[in-house]
Amino acid sequence: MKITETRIPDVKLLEPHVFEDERGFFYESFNQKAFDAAVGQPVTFVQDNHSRSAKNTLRGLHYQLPPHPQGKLVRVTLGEVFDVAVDIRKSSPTCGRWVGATLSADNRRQLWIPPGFAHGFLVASDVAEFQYKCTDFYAPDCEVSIRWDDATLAINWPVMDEPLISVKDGKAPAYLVARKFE
Ligand SMILES: Cc1cn([C@H]2C[C@H](O)[C@@H](COP(=O)(O)OP(=O)(O)O[C@H]3O[C@H](C)C(=O)[C@H](O)[C@H]3O)O2)c(=O)[nH]c1=O
Repeated sequence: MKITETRIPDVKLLEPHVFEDERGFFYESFNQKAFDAAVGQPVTFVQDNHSRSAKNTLRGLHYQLPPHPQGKLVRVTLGEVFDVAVDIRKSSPTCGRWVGATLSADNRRQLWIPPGFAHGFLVASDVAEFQYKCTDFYAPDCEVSIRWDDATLAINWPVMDEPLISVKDGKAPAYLVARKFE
């Protein structure tokens, strides 16, 4: 597995070794031993999620507050997305910084987003299927949303048109407003 550091040290880009032959391809999409070695600590996942989205859908930015913050290992199994993680750990030197990566079924890239990050993605292909492992269970009472186009975060989304967002995401507060209530 190839491990690439990002500009936020704890967020890592992982690329599995792909075995290709005349039948197609094979790769280990998750290996606990290899993953723990890549991130430098044992990580337990308890929930897998799978979503399908149309072109120009933007899901996020979402995170869960303590006691149920979620680490996520995310990947795309159909199409392509621009994936974003925002450091919201108040004690972090990169708090308020974001990192983005293009994840696709073709590049097989995965992004490790530790607990303490807001997460979202924008769909670049006609359709995208997004699959991810979470380190804690869904806890809607702990869920917080931040506006995708927050001026303080200034995320450089490759948007072409106004994205397709959920009603919930359309009502999301600004980053600093969301943080005020924590
Ligand atoms: C996240 C989640 C949702 N749900 C239910 C709640 C809603 O009835 C329905 C759709 O939920 P939502 O619109 O919040 O789905 P997304 O907009 O894809 O939310 C995700 O968006 C960004 C990309 C994330 O990183 C989070 O994992 C997650 O917040 O699924 C569940 O039953 N379990 C879950 O773990």
